[in-house]
Amino acid sequence: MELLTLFGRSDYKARDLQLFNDVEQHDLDIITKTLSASCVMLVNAGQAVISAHTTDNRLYIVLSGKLEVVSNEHNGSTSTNLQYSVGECVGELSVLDEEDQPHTVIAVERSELLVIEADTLWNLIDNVDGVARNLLRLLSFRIRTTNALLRRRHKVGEFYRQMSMIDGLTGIQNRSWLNSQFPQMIEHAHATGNSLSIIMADLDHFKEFNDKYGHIVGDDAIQSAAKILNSTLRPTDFAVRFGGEELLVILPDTENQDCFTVAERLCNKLEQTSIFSDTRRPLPHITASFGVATLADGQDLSSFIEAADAALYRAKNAGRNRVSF
Ligand SMILES: Nc1nc2c(ncn2[C@@H]2O[C@H](COP(=O)(O)OP(=O)(O)OP(=O)(O)O)[C@@H](O)[C@H]2O)c(=O)[nH]1
Repeated sequence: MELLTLFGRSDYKARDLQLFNDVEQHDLDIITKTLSASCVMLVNAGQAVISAHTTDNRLYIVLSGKLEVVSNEHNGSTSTNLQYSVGECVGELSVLDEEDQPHTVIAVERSELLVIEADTLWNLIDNVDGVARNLLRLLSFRIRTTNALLRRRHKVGEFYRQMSMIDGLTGIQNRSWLNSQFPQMIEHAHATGNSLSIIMADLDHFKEFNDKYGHIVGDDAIQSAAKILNSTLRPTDFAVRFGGEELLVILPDTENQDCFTVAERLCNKLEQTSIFSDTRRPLPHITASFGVATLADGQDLSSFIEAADAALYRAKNAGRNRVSF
């Protein structure tokens, strides 16, 4: 930064600066006098005004140009879109609490800054009520802005968290979702005594289907099967892509026989639905086999899934396209 002149010798007026807005003429005279020996500095575009993690107990007020906060996370500087325009100030927190600067602030364009040393600012706070009031207003504005930013970040984080739990091919829940939610469902069922049933579904002769029609068409088939499952369930049920062509349906508050009935409905619907594909070739209907299990007293997650797998195995052995306990 290059020293241009002193504030008292420049054409800039204290009343045009946010921190000194709306103060009495008498107070404005004190402010002007106090700031007369403060420096007006020049900073070029891209140059740092404040460096992160340094103690810089000075307040900077933008007299011309524009400043911007940049984030130094992940070893690179990225824009935060948090900018300071003419009249606005930056660095007040470090003056007040004497802590390190959390962020780097750079000049977006060639800018002139009024630099107020900590002693001078404290002098103004102690002697001019209007400055103390404006500083409080500024701090509450900063808190609100930070809170809004945190809320937005939380929302974006939650969006990505949800997305990471959805299977890319079918749009139904994936294994990550299962790992994070299923243990709690089992715990809840044990704690409340409510029944919890699952259906493990596996497409029949799918290797043959893939070999004959290709993997892309195979993907279409998995998509269709997932869609059918998902659209046939209650809003409280969940469809999960358990593995390649294996889908798991979770039915809370459902007894074994009711679960069997749901599985039969799914089995029939899948058998009757044709698979659509871009190839415009007629495709055979696909079928799946279904294994049903209901959570037993004290049963843990893996043996619950194993029970459904064993039932699925029996359905496959009994000729496929059917449901088995
Ligand atoms: N297109 C496609 N195929 C998949 C996907 N995931 C798994 N598969 C295929 O699904 C087939 C499963 O074959 P197998 O486990 O031998 O079982 P199957 O041929 O369906 O025979 P049964 O289950 O005994 O009726 C394999 O060929 C896998 O490559 C996928 O995401 N897309």
